[in-house]
Amino acid sequence: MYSRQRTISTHSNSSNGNGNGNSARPVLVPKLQQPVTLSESVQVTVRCRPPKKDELNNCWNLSNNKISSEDPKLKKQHQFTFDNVFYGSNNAELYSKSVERLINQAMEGFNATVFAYGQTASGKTFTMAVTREFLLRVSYLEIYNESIRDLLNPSNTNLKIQQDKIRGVYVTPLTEEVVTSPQDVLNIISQGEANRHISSTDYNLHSSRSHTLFQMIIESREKTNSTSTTYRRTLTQSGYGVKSKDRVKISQLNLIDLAGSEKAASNEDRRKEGSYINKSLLTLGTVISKLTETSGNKSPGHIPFRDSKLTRILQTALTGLAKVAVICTISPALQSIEESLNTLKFATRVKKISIHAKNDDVMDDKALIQKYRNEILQLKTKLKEQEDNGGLSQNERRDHEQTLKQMRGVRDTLKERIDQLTKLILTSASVVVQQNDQDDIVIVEANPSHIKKEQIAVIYQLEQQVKKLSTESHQKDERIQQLEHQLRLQSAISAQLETALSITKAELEVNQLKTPISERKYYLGSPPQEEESSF
Ligand SMILES: Nc1ncnc2c1ncn2[C@@H]1O[C@H](COP(=O)(O)OP(=O)(O)OP(=O)(O)O)[C@@H](O)[C@H]1O
Repeated sequence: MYSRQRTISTHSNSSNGNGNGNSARPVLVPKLQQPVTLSESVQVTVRCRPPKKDELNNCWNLSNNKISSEDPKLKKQHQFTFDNVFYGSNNAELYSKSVERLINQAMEGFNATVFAYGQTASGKTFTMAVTREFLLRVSYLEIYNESIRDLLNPSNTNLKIQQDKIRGVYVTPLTEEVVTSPQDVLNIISQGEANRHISSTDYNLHSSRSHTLFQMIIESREKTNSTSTTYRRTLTQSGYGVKSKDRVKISQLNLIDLAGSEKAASNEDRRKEGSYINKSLLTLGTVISKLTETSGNKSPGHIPFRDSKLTRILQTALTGLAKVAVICTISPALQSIEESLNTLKFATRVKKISIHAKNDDVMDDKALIQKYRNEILQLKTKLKEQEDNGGLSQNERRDHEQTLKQMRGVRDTLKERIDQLTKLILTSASVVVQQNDQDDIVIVEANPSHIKKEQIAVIYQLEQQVKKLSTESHQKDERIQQLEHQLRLQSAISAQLETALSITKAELEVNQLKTPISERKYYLGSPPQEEESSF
C-alpha cells in the first residue's frame, strides 16, 4: 500500500542537504543524481553492557576499536578489532557513531538494515530502542517460532513472504502506518512492543522470544533549493529543478532486534522457543558464512536464505543491495565468556561481507503511477483469489455460517443427552433422588451398596456413552472454534484488502488529478499552512 500522506516531520535536528538546517522544520531531501553504488564492508559495532549485581565485574578490556580478554580456561588472550567498540549505557554516542550515517543514507535512497545480535540479556533491545526514533511509513512484525505476526494487528498471524520484481521480498498482508510526527512513531513502537512475545528466561526477566523487524519505507524526491525559505517558495511556485524533478526514490530502513541465543532453558516452552531461535540464528550464521566465502569475484553458489523466515526476509538486505550495520551486544560476565566469544566471532564473520549498496530505486511519476496500477491489480487478483478459493465469497461465508449453526445444534443436542444420561446414572447409583420445587433433581442419599449387579452394568454402559458423547462434543467445540477463527481471519484479510484497494485507488485518482504532474508537491518535512491550502 502506498503512503497516503507525504508530509514527514522528524524530531531530529538534522541539517538539510545544504547544511543550512532549519531545526524546527527539518527538510531531508536527498541530492538526486544518477544511481550510485557504494561498495564497502559491513559496519560492525560491539557493545559491552555494564555488569549486573550478580556478574561481579567486566572481563573485557575495551580501548578505541579493540576488545580483548584473558581466557582463564584456555590461558589465552582473545583480541578483536571492529569499526566501533562501546562500553556502558550511552545510547546517544553509540547511535551517532554507528547508526546515524546509515539512516542518513537511507534518506538518500539506499536500503539500509541495522540489526542487533548477541547473547540473551546482553542488551540488544536496550540498544535498538534508541534507533527507533525515526519515522516515515512504518510496519512492525515479529517472527515467533517461525511464524510471522503483525505486531500492529496481532490477530493477523501466519503472514506470508512473497517476492516480485517491483517490491523484492516482502511480507503480506502487513499493516503499514503513515507517520507524521515522532509521537506517532513512538506510539506505534509501544503498540508493537506490547504485542511482542516476551517471557522470563533463566537469564533475563523480560527476554524477547521473537525476532522483530521494524521497517520504515522512505520516499524522497529532489528539489532544487534546500534552504527552508527557498524550499517554501519553491513549493508554491512549483519550481522543482528541471532535471530529475519527477524522480521518486523509495528505500527501506530495517531495524531488527534478534531474539537472544540461549544455551539451555529449564522451562519446556522456553526450550521450544529456544530451539526455533537457535535454528534461525544458526541459519543466519550459515548464510553469513556463505556470503563471506563468496564475497569478491567467486560465484555465490547456493545460499540457504529460505531455511528460515528471518534470512528469507533479510535476503535483499544481505545480498549486497543494501547497507548493513550490525551491533553485537555482549555480557561483561566471566561466566558468559563462551557466548561472548561466539558473538565476537559472528561479528568478525559479518565484517568480512562486502556490500555494494545501490540507490537505483528511482522512479518517475509515470513509473510510480504504473506501480500503483500494479498494486491495484495485485490486490484485485488477491480479492478474486480469495473469492475463488479462500471461502470469502458470499456463498462460502453463508455455508460456513450454516455449518457453524448445524454444529452448534448437534453440540447442544449432545449436551442435553449427556445431561439426561448423567441424571440416569445418578438415579441408578444414588438410589434415592428427589425433585425439588424448581423441578431440579437432587440427590438426597447416595448408597451404592443398594445397587444391584445389573444396575452396575447399566451404569457402566451409560458412563461409556457419556464419555463418548463428551469427546464428540469436545471435538465439535474445537472444530467450531477453528471455523470461527478462520472466518474472523478471512473477514480481516478481506477488510484489509478492500481498504488497501480503496486507498490505492484514491491515491491514483489524486495523482492523476494533479495536472501537470510535474507540479505535484512533494516534500519531506511538515508543510507550511498556506501551502497546504493551495494543494
Ligand atoms: N548498555 C546497557 N546499560 C545498562 N543496562 C543495560 C544495557 N544493556 C542492557 N541493559 C539491561 O540489561 C537487561 C537485558 O537487556 P535486554 O533486554 O536489552 O537484552 P536482550 O539482549 O535484548 O535480551 P533477550 O535476547 O533475552 O531479549 C535489561 O534490564 C536492560 O535494561
